[in-house]
Amino acid sequence: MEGALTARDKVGVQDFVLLDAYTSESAFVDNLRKRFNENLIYTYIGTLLVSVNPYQELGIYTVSQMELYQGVNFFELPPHVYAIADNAYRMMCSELNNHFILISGESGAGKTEASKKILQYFAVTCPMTQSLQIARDRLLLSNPVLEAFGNARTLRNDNSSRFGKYMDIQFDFQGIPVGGHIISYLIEKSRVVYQNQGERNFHIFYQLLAGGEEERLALLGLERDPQLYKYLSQGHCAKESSINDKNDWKTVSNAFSVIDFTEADLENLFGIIASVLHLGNICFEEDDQGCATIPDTHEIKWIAKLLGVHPAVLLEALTHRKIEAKTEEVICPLTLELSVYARDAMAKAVYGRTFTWLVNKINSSLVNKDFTRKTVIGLLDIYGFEVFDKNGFEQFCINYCNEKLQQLLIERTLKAEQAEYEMEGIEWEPIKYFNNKIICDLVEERHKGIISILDEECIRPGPATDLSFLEKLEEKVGTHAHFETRKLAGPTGRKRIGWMEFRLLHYAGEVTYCTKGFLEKNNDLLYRHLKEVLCKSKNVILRECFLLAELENRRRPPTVGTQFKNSLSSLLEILISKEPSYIRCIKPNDRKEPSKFDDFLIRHQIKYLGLMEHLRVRRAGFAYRRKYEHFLQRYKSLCPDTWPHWHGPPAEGVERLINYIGYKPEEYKLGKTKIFIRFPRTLFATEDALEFCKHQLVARIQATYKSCLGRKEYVKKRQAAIKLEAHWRGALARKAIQRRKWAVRIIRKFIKGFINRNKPLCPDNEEFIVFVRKNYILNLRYHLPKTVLDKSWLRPPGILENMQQKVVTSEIFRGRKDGYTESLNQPFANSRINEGDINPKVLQLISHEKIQVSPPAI
Ligand SMILES: Nc1ncnc2c1ncn2[C@@H]1O[C@H](COP(=O)(O)OP(=O)(O)OP(=O)(O)O)[C@@H](O)[C@H]1O
Repeated sequence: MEGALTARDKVGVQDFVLLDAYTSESAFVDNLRKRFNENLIYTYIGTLLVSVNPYQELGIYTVSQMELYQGVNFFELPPHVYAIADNAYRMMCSELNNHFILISGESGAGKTEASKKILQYFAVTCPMTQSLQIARDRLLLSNPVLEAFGNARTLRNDNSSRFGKYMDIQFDFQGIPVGGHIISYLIEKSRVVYQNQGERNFHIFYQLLAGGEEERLALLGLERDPQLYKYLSQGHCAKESSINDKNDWKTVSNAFSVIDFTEADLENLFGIIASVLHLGNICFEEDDQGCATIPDTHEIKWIAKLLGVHPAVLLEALTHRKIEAKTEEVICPLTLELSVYARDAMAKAVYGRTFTWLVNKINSSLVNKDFTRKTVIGLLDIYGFEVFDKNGFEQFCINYCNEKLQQLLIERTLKAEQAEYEMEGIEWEPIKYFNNKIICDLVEERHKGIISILDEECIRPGPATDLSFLEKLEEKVGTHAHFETRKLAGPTGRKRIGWMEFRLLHYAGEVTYCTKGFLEKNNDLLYRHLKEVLCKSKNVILRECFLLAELENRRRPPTVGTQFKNSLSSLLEILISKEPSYIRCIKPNDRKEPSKFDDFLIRHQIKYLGLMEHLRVRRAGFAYRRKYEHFLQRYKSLCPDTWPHWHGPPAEGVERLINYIGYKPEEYKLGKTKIFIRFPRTLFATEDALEFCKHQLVARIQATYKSCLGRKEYVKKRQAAIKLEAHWRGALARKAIQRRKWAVRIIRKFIKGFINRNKPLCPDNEEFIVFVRKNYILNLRYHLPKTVLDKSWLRPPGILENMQQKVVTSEIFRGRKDGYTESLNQPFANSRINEGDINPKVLQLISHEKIQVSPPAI
């Protein structure tokens, strides 16, 4: 992997902003394809990351990769999800503010995987203390539990999240992850009771049957075979080879123990899961009056046991409905069709609310009260724009959510652009863009928008139907520029709109919705009778989910549409207060195959993810901007003034550099801390120049390296020589010291002997000694020269022993080479030793040379 800030990767551009034809969708797709074919799945649009699902392991999520991106400037390494995570983390730590990363894309595009990679990145790279490891583990393990209850196999994805998820990861002031909080959005409850061909119910049902212990299943009244349950077998793929339910059960069981679920919690939780399966197997029959009955109460008994309700009460609630008259309650029998509806509504409500309970339970285990000052990074993994052949109420909600998020993205991007230009003192050029507020208003405006009209239709007395809702829409918003129906559209020549359909012209394109089921789904009605049963349940979880207060409250609960609108507005409040990062995920093909790039499918996603619009907004001003120091660091070799080092202010260095290269004034602007380059071609020309320069640079570096190596070799040799010499000299010096010691000893011996022998001859004994001491011994003490030591007459003791002492003496005393005893005795018999008697050579050496020896102790 390249380690330098680069504009172009091995293939294509690594930032779409650098595309010359940035308005061309084909150029966009080409760049994406080129990179995808080289397994480069990530590309930037400024700071937004576009990710294409590779459907294969690429080895790009290792710990060493994480370390590579840790603390590195955003643009210095090739695009990666870790760069986004690290950038958000570093900004949060340095500015102590909150961030969020919005991950969107259609089903199977890789959103959940991206959010998991980000979580792992934080788990591995953030500092950690022993006591906080449990908080980190809980954060990581909340994922498999949520996936078990909120994910399912669909035709598009074996592990599709059927809910929107926002997760706050909380950090303390040192950047240690200390806790978290999860909010879930719009779980797809309809899946509990119905699955399309090739699809499955939520994973947890299959996991429990495949992996649950025998005793547990026996207590729940369940069999291992999922085919035996209606709610699990409608898609005809209960057993799916690509999914290992047994193993997944183990993971989930382990996660439960880490995130503080007690055995009692699990008993209640799985009691609910099992009762949903039993509910699905209840069969109704019609009696003579056309009322529903339940001939076989086997399932009813199990449900009653598991939920702690009375079986007869439950049976009545499933086949009858309480209607409140003015003074009393009237119980009416339900038709077979309505009983099936009541049963399914109960299964959906029980599962949906249990899921909410589960999220709350996980939250209470993730909460960390020890830390009051926390900063957060939020991960929003939310469904992208959905456009199918048949689009219903769910697609309407999801696409409305995407309109809102797009509004946020564009506003924040524009604001960020504007803020940057202002901060840098660059002239602001207003950007034209489509403001999708008009569509958001069409959907959400109070009393006027589509959701309000739908709610009105849901509560209206009298026979309201999906068709009457459509007519109301035509009446109330029929003139809106982004709304069409068959009646209103006329012969437009575009794709036909059906009788039950309306079309919205979304920011990303038009979507036709079928109103069939809108009223029922928006109402999500659970008969009061069934609610009463559930409120009185002995199952602790259910009692928390169905509160008696709900029954006492005579006001109608908010509809699904309104609830969704409200939760979306709270989500936007959360997001607006935080700094954004964006990841847009793209699915390369519908067959979950690696290396298959389906142009048509990808163009569709580029459109609905609003990528071209984002690119246009991002490119409206300048294609490229970098801090002066980073720009200089990369291109300094292009100018002799800045190479190899520039010691002045970076801005000045950049100015010299671009003047030398020859940038034209219209090609760039200099801000306070950054250079802004308007056209990609300017940057590419600079890159080409750098490439050209690299050869010379390499040669220069090689030469420097070689001379460095040569010098290193020389220094090494020299040091070895010095060492050798020092060693040799040390040996010599030691020898010399030894010799000096011998010399001192010999001379001392000689003088002692000399004095002793000559004492009797000397008339004035005292004088003689003083003379000897003064003129000879003292000199000898302090100035015994090195050269004297080298003299042959001062030999090591072994040799000296064999020598005549007289020879030695004669060497010291002048002209006494002819024998020791006589000559010594004669001259000293009557006279003192004169200075002239001493060998002048010796005397000279003794008095002038400066090597000192320790004083002889006489
Ligand atoms: N970066 C990746 N590297 C390798 N495989 C990936 C990557 N991203 C996704 N996949 C594969 O694609 C599958 C679908 O991805 P994922 O579940 O993240 O999609 P999604 O966008 O969350 O879909 P949904 O909206 O249905 O939940 C994964 O199970 C995995 O096999």
